[in-house]
Amino acid sequence: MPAEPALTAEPAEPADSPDPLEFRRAMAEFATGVTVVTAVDGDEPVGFACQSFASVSLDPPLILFCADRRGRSWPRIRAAGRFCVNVLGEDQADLCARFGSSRGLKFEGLDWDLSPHGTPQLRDVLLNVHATVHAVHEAGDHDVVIGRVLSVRVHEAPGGVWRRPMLFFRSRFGVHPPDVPFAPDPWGEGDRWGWG
Ligand SMILES: Cc1cc2nc3c(=O)[nH]c(=O)nc-3n(C[C@H](O)[C@H](O)[C@H](O)COP(=O)(O)OP(=O)(O)OC[C@H]3O[C@@H](n4cnc5c(N)ncnc54)[C@H](O)[C@@H]3O)c2cc1C
Repeated sequence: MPAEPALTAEPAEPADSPDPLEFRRAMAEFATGVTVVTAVDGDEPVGFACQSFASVSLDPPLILFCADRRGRSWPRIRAAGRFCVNVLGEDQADLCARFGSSRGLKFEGLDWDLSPHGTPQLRDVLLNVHATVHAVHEAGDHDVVIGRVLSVRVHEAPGGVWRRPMLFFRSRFGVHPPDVPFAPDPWGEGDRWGWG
């Protein structure tokens, strides 16, 4: 009979824990959607690409995202106190590039709409989730941001044509066969902020 795993195993020594690149590479095996989190700070729209978005609670409706504290948008979103999570479709790689890099154009030359909540809605996305900043938990080099949902808007597909969601897997868009290698640095920005 196989031995049962010891339930009292000592926790791994810190020396065994993965370094940031190894960890990022491992987590890249977990495919996610991609969102852009937006807000208006003062009279200026701000936003960043974010894959660490999840639903937390149904009643009350809560969501979360994780924000790198080195990013320049998150402190401004926090100051604004309310934000919109824009869930991207497969064909919106341009929006991901705009908002996913410090060299991205962000809102420059982009058409967008101000929602009744005072949050920026990007056009032609799959879903808008409008929320207030409900709680912020420090976690390592990121903040875990809990949002209290104000409203959701699922966008009807134009002409009833179903649109596929953007998928991010192994640091690339879409799901590729195993012989397509992990993209360690798709935006050529070095390994500064460690997103998967
Ligand atoms: C698919 C995808 C998923 C992502 N998911 C997440 C996520 O879940 N959470 C998350 O926090 N991020 C995530 N990112 C990364 C994030 O979108 C980018 O880092 C984005 O640029 C952050 O925007 P920002 O406006 O906050 O910061 P930016 O102003 O764009 O700055 C980003 C980084 O560059 C540095 N920087 C900016 N300008 C300079 C300069 N002139 N000199 C030196 N350093 C500079 C900033 O200090 C910061 O560290 C993701 C990116 C992609 C593409």
